[in-house]
Amino acid sequence: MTDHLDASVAPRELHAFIAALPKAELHVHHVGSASPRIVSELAARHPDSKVPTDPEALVDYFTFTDFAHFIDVYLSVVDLIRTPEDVRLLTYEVARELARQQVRYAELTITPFSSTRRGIDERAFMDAIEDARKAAEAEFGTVLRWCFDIPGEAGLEAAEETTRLATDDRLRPEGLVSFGLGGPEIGVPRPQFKPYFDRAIAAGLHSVPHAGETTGPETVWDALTYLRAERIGHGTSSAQDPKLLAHLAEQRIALEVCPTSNIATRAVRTLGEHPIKEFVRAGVIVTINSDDPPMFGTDLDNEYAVAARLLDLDERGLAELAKNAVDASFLDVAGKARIRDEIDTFTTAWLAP
Ligand SMILES: O=C(O)c1cccc(C(=O)CC[C@H]2O[C@@H](n3cnc4c(=O)[nH]cnc43)[C@H](O)[C@@H]2O)c1
Ligand SMILES: [Zn+2]
Repeated sequence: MTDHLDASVAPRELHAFIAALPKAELHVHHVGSASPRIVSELAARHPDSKVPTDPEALVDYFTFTDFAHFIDVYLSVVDLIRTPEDVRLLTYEVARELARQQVRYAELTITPFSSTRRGIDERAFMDAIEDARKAAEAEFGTVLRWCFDIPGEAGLEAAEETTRLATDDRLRPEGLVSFGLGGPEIGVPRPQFKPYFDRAIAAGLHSVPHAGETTGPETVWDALTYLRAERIGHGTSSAQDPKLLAHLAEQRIALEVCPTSNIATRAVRTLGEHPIKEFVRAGVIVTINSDDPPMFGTDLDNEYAVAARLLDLDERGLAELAKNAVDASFLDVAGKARIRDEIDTFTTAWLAP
């Protein structure tokens, strides 16, 4: 990643603090979290795929010319996940990586339509993610919850299928807490998804669509108006609309900010031009997230280091950011209090003379 605002410039002690800080991650994609090792292993298993088998070649493969190119590459990795065992392994390994970064709680965005349409049995798919979730919690202590997202560009068939999988009591996994909308935004108007979000919300799910990542603030308004968004995935272009910023701040609708992702997909030109500072200045709740970490050459720790530089934060400021994610999460009150306390205790101990 080339940018004059290099996260590695953050002082070494701040990196150590971030690495040990208990955190929550609210915007991270399942397939987009597949490590280079897993991707190359799966690619070797499926020689018909164009995905490189050499982990080093993946760095070039994961260099994107624009958002559409990113989605093409993303789908080539989706194509590698063909069996329930692939799904289980991927989910378990994602949890291991989150635990390594002291992530206590994560809401992982999963696109079940992409797997069921490729022939994975829906029951086996749900069992695989739930099995990995329970194993990860028992073994790593990291609590995982699911957000099922509609791949919007795949149309209303995908919306119907995703809603069915998310609301059918016989299928719906225990860990499911929210409902999303991902993929390209250009040419995919948000209002058409209102009936599907209405059904998901009626079934008790929280609304967390991507919006304003690759289109203007009107898409964020649409997500709020039609999809009743409780948080916004990215929301980057909100900065262009002061009324929208004021509304997000007043309604306490948090943005799931993923700085490195925005550079990697070329949604934002440089980190120096990222609007995160404007969000904070406007009083909008900002959470820090990694999106598709190995594809973007990042991880959550690095995103916190980037945020520290962009927002000029010290340890206490970083701890507040981490607590923003806990507060904006769909954890219950006791769960939020537990992680908040852990963050405070850790920070106080770290800063003690
Ligand atoms: O699975 C299919 O067959 C399919 C057919 C047509 C279109 C799609 C998609 O558009 C899938 C998009 C996929 O991308 C995921 N994702 C990951 N990172 C991001 C992001 O930063 N912004 C938006 N979407 C993202 C998303 O979860 C979808 O699953 C699929
Ligand atoms: Zn995303």
